[in-house]
Amino acid sequence: MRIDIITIFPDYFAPLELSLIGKARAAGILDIRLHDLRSWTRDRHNTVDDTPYGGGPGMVMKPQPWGEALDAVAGGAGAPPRLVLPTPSGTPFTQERAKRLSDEPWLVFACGRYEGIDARVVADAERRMPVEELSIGDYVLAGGESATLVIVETVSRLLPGVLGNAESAVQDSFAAGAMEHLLEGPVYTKPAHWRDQEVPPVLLSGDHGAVDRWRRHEALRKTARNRPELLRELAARRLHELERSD
Ligand SMILES: Nc1ncccc1[N+](=O)[O-]
Repeated sequence: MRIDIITIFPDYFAPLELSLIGKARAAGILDIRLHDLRSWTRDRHNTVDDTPYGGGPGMVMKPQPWGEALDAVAGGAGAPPRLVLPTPSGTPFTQERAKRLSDEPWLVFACGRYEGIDARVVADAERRMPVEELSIGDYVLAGGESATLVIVETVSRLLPGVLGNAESAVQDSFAAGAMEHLLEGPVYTKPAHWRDQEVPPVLLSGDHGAVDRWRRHEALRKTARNRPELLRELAARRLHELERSD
């Protein structure tokens, strides 16, 4: 997968040199390219923002640098990339959406700062490529860079060869399949006894059926405590399946 990131803070993405993603880049699984938006400004001060039409607080990112940056980065011949625009006003970013994005051959991330990017940039981009405005949560970050790191990490770890043990991608919270959208319960490793606490004996029993039942029970408990609405969705899904099978 190729990933291009357009930002006024390229250094923000130093973490993408590290760990799993750094290794995937070195192995050629991921091709991540950073672009400084200011390279496409034309004035002495490399201005990327201006006051909003209609008044109001803050600054809006100008269309001209973005238009030219997207022309340069995403305008080549061949199939266009999918443009991902992290914004608090986007649709919720979820594991399912990450799975879909991980099937894309090429993603371009536009990191907005200030009060956002002039709306004509998205309208202009939509003429040439699919555009996805995504939100990682209902809070306001200073810009799209942190959200881009979150999305890139979530999507990249789903790519074949990025995770050492593909199994662990399945057991994660929210991963479809094994624990069907339940939160992951408690996990333990050696030593079996630590600071007067014992590892739950079932995990040492070697009885895989009992271990799976225990894990599911703990996942249900955790989900009921931290995310009760997920249990309601699970119950509704199960009811729907039962009614369909009647
Ligand atoms: N929450 C956000 N705040 C600022 C920029 C982007 C954001 N997001 O969720 O993608």
